[in-house]
Amino acid sequence: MQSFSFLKIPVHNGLTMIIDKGQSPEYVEHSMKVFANYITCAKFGWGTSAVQSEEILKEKIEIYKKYGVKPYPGGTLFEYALKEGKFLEFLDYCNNLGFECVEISDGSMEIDFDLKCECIKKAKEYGFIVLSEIGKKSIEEDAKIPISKKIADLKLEIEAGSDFVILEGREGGKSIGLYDEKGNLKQDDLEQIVNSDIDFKKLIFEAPLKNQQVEFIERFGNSVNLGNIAFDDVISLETLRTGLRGDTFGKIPK
Ligand SMILES: C=C(OP(=O)(O)O)C(=O)O
Ligand SMILES: O=S([O-])[O-]
Repeated sequence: MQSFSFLKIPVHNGLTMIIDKGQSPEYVEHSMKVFANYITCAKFGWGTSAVQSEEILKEKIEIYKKYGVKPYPGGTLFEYALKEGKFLEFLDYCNNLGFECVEISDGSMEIDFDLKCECIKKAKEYGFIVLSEIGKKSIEEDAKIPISKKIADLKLEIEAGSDFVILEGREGGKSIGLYDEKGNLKQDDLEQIVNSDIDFKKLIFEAPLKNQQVEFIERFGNSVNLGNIAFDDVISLETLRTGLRGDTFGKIPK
């Protein structure tokens, strides 16, 4: 039973994606016991899935699924597979491992946009939940893409079949995507997103830092979808979403 249930804390239906950087099965099991009900999916960051044994990977996938959490491999691993000419083998293998979602990104390499959309469609045909990602990992490359182009592309990726489109924030949340070098939100870019006609339920903001989580909750409500959340920050984020921390105290409607 939920503790302090008599306080009737606010509810939300925001998606929370955590970033798993190769945590052990035991750590995952213990963590899920504490907060699985606050997360939706777990990304095995970048190529970390390929640096763990198949047995460990399968064990972790099982644990996450047992707790109702959807694990998936990071977009960088998809990019690596595509570069090697092994995209379909990658999809088959992900399927055999038990992953139900894949991420399609072009953060680390150039992928023709039509090909990226074809990959989204193919992954859908295979039956995966598809998360695609907009943005580059390199600060210089990412800065070259105006927010208007990112908004246009993300709409096309949704049309191609993406269930969710992720806005890049990396693990660090600084100097990339919507963030300046201090990790603060670039207000002009944020305004363009707020004022666009995007279906916000399909958008996931990678927001590893507390100030970013607070600002998204204030701008989009406590059901905003947030990703790249560290294990240690899951419960803390939940307190932000429910007005149980000073930053959002008294600001979350019941
Ligand atoms: C951690 C990230 O990379 P990847 O999607 O490859 O895991 C990210 O995009 O924030
Ligand atoms: O590799 S990461 O931090 O997106």
